[in-house]
Amino acid sequence: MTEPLIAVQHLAITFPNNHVFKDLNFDIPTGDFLTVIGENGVGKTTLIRALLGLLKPTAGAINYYPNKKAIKIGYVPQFRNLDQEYPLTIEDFVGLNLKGWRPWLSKAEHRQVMTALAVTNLKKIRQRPLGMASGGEKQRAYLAQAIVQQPQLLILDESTASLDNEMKYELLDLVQNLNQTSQITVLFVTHDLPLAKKYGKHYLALRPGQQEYGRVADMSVEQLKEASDALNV
Ligand SMILES: Nc1ncnc2c1ncn2[C@@H]1O[C@H](COP(=O)(O)OP(=O)(O)OP(=O)(O)O)[C@@H](O)[C@H]1O
Repeated sequence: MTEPLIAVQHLAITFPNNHVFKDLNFDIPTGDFLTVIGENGVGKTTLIRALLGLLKPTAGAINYYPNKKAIKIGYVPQFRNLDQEYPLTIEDFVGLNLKGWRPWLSKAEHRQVMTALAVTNLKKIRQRPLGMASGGEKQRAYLAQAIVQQPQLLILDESTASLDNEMKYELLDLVQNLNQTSQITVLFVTHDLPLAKKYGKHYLALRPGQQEYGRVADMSVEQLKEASDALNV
């Protein structure tokens, strides 16, 4: 068996008066496309924050292989429409997190930006102000920004929730392509069961006080029904 990229072991996270996780266990194998589903308030965002290292576990551990420093994580947030006046061009926006102390990009960084723009089909419109781009183009710009540093893990946090159907599939086709060609491991948090089924290799269904983990292909009709009832789809 190959070593996982991340192993979550006996994870507990507690807020005052709220045990979000008591004993959460699952692996994220390298190259996986893991979909995380669960009703509102069950702890999906909390899990992402813990994986990003923004939240300290109350108990248990999140182990990264070979080590935490070696794992870069790209994050694509939920789609929120940006103001039309948002001044940065798509290209500037994609390169934003690359700039250290210099206000400009090095040649190598510029090449990284161009690669991310090409992969997300944004090269032709890279000089367009991001505020003037369509919803799908804006979300592809967030994806480009998340992959520019060639992360090992890409987290999509309900990133398709406010997109129309065509744009959802367009975005996830790109992500699937990255997953298959560049071996980027994907963690996709969604309420959308058809999307979870189409793109996911494994699923993690979070329920209050319990979890279910398995291969999407092995999900039984009853499990699907249960999941869709919980998600109200
Ligand atoms: N910093 C915090 N302090 C106290 N309680 C918190 C904190 N963050 C989250 N919670 C609580 O923990 C629970 C899980 O929240 P979380 O945002 O992770 O759920 P979620 O599954 O992402 O929900 P949604 O689908 O609505 O985004 C909720 O009851 C929430 O109110």
